[in-house]
Amino acid sequence: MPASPRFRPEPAFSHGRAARVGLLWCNLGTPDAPTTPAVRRYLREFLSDPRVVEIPRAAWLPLLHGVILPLRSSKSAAKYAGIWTPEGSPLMAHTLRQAQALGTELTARGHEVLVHPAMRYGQPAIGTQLDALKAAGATRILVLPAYPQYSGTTTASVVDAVSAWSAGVRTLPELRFVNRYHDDPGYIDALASGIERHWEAHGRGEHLLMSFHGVPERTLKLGDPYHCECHKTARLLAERLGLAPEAWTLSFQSRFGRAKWLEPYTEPTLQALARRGVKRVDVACPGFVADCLETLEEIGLEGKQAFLAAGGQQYGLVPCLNSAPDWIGALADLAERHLQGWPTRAAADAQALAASRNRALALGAAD
Ligand SMILES: C=CC1=C(C)c2cc3[nH]c(cc4nc(cc5[nH]c(cc1n2)c(C)c5CCC(=O)O)C(CCC(=O)O)=C4C)c(C)c3C=C
Ligand SMILES: [Fe+2]
Ligand SMILES: [Fe+2]
Repeated sequence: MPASPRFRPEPAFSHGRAARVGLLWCNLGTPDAPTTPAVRRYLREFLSDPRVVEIPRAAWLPLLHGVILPLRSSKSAAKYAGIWTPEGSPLMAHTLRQAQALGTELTARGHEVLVHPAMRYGQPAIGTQLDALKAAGATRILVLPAYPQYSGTTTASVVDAVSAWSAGVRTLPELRFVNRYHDDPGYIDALASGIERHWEAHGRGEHLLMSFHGVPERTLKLGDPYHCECHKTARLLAERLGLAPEAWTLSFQSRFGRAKWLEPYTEPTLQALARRGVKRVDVACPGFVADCLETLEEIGLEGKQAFLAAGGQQYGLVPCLNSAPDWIGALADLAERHLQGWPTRAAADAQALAASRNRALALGAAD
């Protein structure tokens, strides 16, 4: 009996197949529906990733399956139900639109790049989308995580998923990964323009809170650069907006479990601002490139309640970058830099090659 193949089947090799370039735009993932079973499936995959929860498996998995999933799935499902849209989860809708817009922008700049969206947890899975890019002829793939700040919990987990896919593939594409763009001038500019647009449309608060997703404080002590990269993003953004040091604050949200996470926490910071006499605050979430549960529900609803209950009067939520044209332009600039040296201008490159061959022939004929 033949052994079961270790690698997934490949089409027979053929000479002269056009080599294409692919780009995988990877976000975190989101449930398929705002229901307890769908949220439970999503949380099971997400929270089983040892990059996300670093507690030893023997202690964590019984806790996850016995306590966390049964308790959290229904509570989270109710929160998802509150932000769900006719297009589904906001995170999914924005991620799909961003991939489409980035592909259109790269085409307008003369590149032939296949841009596919992917999710680290749930669908469309990273492996499925890499298979699709390969089937479409991509022999070179740039992996671009939707995380401006590097963290082992997010960016490295995308690399793990790509590596797991690679382990089952015979004929691998060339792969490149973008690790970070927390200080990219185009990203900072797009963030600043989004905040300025918000101020023009809704008026300006006395204070700007920049809220980033948190991670356990232990990861900072273990060498994760995430904390420092969030601080650099916030400093550059404040400088670009011309904010005095007392006019803005950085905080971390979305704490999970009882361990200490990066501080200051967002909700107590909002309460402290209100108690200090700030009547009107604006909150932006620069680390999230797409609106999602964490921005719309935790910051848009829970944060607002906390600020108003503590004596604040007006609360502005700045939308995430989503598909703002300047952000898509910045992403295309970033992609162009990381794609350098790969043949993304197939037609133009072939024309240039033919022209230089013709020139060489003409010179040879003249000799
Ligand atoms: C358990 C630990 C978690 C770590 C560490 C963590 C890091 C982390 N997450 C994001 C971005 C997002 N997280 C989102 C939701 C979310 N995050 C956690 C837990 C951790 N995140 C949970 C359990 C959830 C699910 C919702 C809930 O039950 O509270 C989302 C939104 C997803 C959506 O569907 O809208 C994003 C985006 C980053 C950037 C990060 C580390 C830097
Ligand atoms: Fe998270
Ligand atoms: Fe949250």
